[in-house]
Amino acid sequence: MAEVVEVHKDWSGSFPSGKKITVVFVIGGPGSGKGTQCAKIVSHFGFTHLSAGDLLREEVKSDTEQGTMIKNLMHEGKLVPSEIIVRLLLKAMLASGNDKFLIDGFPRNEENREAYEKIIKIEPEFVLLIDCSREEMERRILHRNQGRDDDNMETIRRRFEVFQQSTLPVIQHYEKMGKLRRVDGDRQPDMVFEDVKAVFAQLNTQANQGSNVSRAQTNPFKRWFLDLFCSCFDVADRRN
Ligand SMILES: Nc1ncnc2c1ncn2[C@@H]1O[C@H](COP(=O)(O)OP(=O)(O)O)[C@@H](O)[C@H]1O
Ligand SMILES: Nc1ccn([C@H]2C[C@H](O)[C@@H](COP(=O)(O)OP(=O)(O)O)O2)c(=O)n1
Repeated sequence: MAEVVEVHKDWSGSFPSGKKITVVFVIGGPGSGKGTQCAKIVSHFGFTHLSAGDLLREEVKSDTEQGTMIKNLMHEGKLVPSEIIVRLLLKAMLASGNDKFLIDGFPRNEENREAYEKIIKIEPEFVLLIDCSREEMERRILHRNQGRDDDNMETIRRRFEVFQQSTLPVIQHYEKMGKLRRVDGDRQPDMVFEDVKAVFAQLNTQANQGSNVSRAQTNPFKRWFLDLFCSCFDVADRRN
């Protein structure tokens, strides 16, 4: 069930206290189809999609010292310092006004995860892993045609290494916590989305069950009606 977030006072901008915030991380190798599936999730489930890579590419455009540093790291297929990406995520979350976030391409390593836990502190509901073979990912990236500076053979090789060495420990961490939801990403986008939909549908069911219970417990009219119903039909009260 979605968690109620206690906002910490040291935030420079913060979610309204007590607001329920839902976070889902989407991870997978480069070209596994994270962005493609996120677009579908947004239109079906009303999440705000935050792509870590897109936020960094926006920052590169800013033509600052930090932008140049990010550009060079991305060109080499390396990861950007965690504090930078976590601050960009927090800023985008606060600016969106939404309460449901799909964070794509994050966390990429244990340092990313720890910085998120320290700064944003909102436990993800689950982590969607798009599992795809290396040959398929390579083929897709080479056909992506988005003019990305890092979609060249040498940088792609480095990004695969980073995924193996740095992202696998993050996947194992969430697997141990029972939070990992793995889908087979080697198939056509609509087929992959069938499995993704099933994962998100569970989230909706849990949230609805949670909210029905709490509304029944707090709405005086509903409570009075349920009491009346139970007494008329001699039903044992199992609401609590
Ligand atoms: N299931 C799929 N089958 C075939 N091509 C795909 C699939 N998912 C994505 N693509 C294509 O592969 C490329 C990489 O997908 P993208 O969503 O950008 O991946 P990521 O965000 O994981 O890097 C894009 O050109 C996209 O259109
Ligand atoms: N948490 C993150 C996410 C992306 N980056 C950098 C490093 C990645 O190679 C690039 C591109 O990431 P993006 O998610 O857009 O693309 P791919 O999944 O590699 O296709 O951004 C990062 O440093 N830290």
